[in-house]
Amino acid sequence: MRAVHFGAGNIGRGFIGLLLSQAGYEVVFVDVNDAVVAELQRRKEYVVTFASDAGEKIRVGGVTAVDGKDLALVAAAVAEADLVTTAVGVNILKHIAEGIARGIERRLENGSASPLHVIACENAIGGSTQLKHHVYERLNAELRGKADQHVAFPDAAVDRIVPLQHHEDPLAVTVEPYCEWVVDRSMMLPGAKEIQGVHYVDRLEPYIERKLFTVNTGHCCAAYFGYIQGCATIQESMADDRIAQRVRATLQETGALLTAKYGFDPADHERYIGKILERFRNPHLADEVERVGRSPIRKLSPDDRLVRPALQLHEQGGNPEHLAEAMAAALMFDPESDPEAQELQKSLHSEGLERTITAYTSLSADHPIHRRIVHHYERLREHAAQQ
Ligand SMILES: NC(=O)c1ccc[n+]([C@@H]2O[C@H](COP(=O)([O-])OP(=O)(O)OC[C@H]3O[C@@H](n4cnc5c(N)ncnc54)[C@H](O)[C@@H]3O)[C@@H](O)[C@H]2O)c1
Ligand SMILES: O=P(O)(O)OC[C@@H](O)[C@@H](O)[C@H](O)[C@H](O)CO
Repeated sequence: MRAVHFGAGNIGRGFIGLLLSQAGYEVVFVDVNDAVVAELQRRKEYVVTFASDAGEKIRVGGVTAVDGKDLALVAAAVAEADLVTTAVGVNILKHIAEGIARGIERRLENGSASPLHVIACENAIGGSTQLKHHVYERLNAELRGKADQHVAFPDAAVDRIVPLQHHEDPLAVTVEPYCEWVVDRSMMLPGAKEIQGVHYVDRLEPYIERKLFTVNTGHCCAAYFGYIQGCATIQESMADDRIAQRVRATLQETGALLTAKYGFDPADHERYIGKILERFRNPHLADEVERVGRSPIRKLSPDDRLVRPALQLHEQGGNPEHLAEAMAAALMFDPESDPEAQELQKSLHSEGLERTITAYTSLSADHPIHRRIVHHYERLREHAAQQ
């Protein structure tokens, strides 16, 4: 069995590639990083280390790589694959769609009717569905009709904290021990083979919203408040009681939403929150706030981890005060190396606070959450100026 995985980065090597290899797949990574591609081709293996007391190591073998810039090679790999997965970042999906489309075209034109599942393992709601739209835009009507019969794009949720890596070995990757990969079975082709280690569910929405609105909402709060306080890592942020309390308070808000919306047991959900806060504190990791806060425009967008739960909670009659405060903190995240952070700062400078909030969150200026973001932003700025 051969899996083609786009993105030989942290989650690609540290989770998806590892799990697929353990499930018996030969893994062909597709990446645009020449050094990583060359090393994978040369060594055909790499080592994953678990961030725990034991520091266990696993050798991942049976892997290779293809240069993602070579469209013909990418299409050939997809044409031969039994499975395609991605972990490139949701905004990159459009850039890998051409190679996938040409690969699907080759499979279908060869008369090959073997089923193909394409699973986007990105932090987004409906990631595979988004990828399907990009791919279908690049297929003609006849091929789209055939693809409907033989190719499926089941949505997924993936959870494992994999920080930026700073090893001499460009393939080495250190990951937290915890992991979860959930796939929507209802979106798969009939009779599809399941991947060992993946949790299949009939309805993904409760899983992806619980993950995104707890792990990722809490994570970005720790990153944005930590950044304002000058913390370098999430571990440092969480060691500051005031930040840890803000993170917890924000997760009480998303928890109120999730338990009401999906009927989760409140005590179970409280335990889920507790486990996640423990994961953020993992002393064997140094997870940089700049990674966790990266791409604040994506994180402030209407369907992501801050605005979406805030709006839903507001519609339920709740008060997303801490979520609004976290959005205000996101507006103060300004690392020079982050193009989205720089675009936000430019907008704040040229358009002003209120228009910037509306432009990036889609919340109109008279929306109560918009007003709370303004309030918290002004207060956070004032506080920062006094320090
Ligand atoms: N790191 C985590 O803790 C974690 C956990 C769960 C989900 N995710 C999600 O996984 C995705 C990847 O995150 P990451 O942390 O692994 O990022 P990363 O930057 O480490 O990896 C992304 C990889 O994609 C490659 N890439 C970029 N453009 C490409 C292209 N056109 N074709 C092929 N490859 C390309 C990059 O070279 C890089 O190797 C994101 O959507 C992220 O939200 C990350
Ligand atoms: O990858 P992002 O930018 O969507 O979010 C940053 C982190 O919160 C994220 O990568 C987590 O580490 C991961 O989602 C844990 O499963």
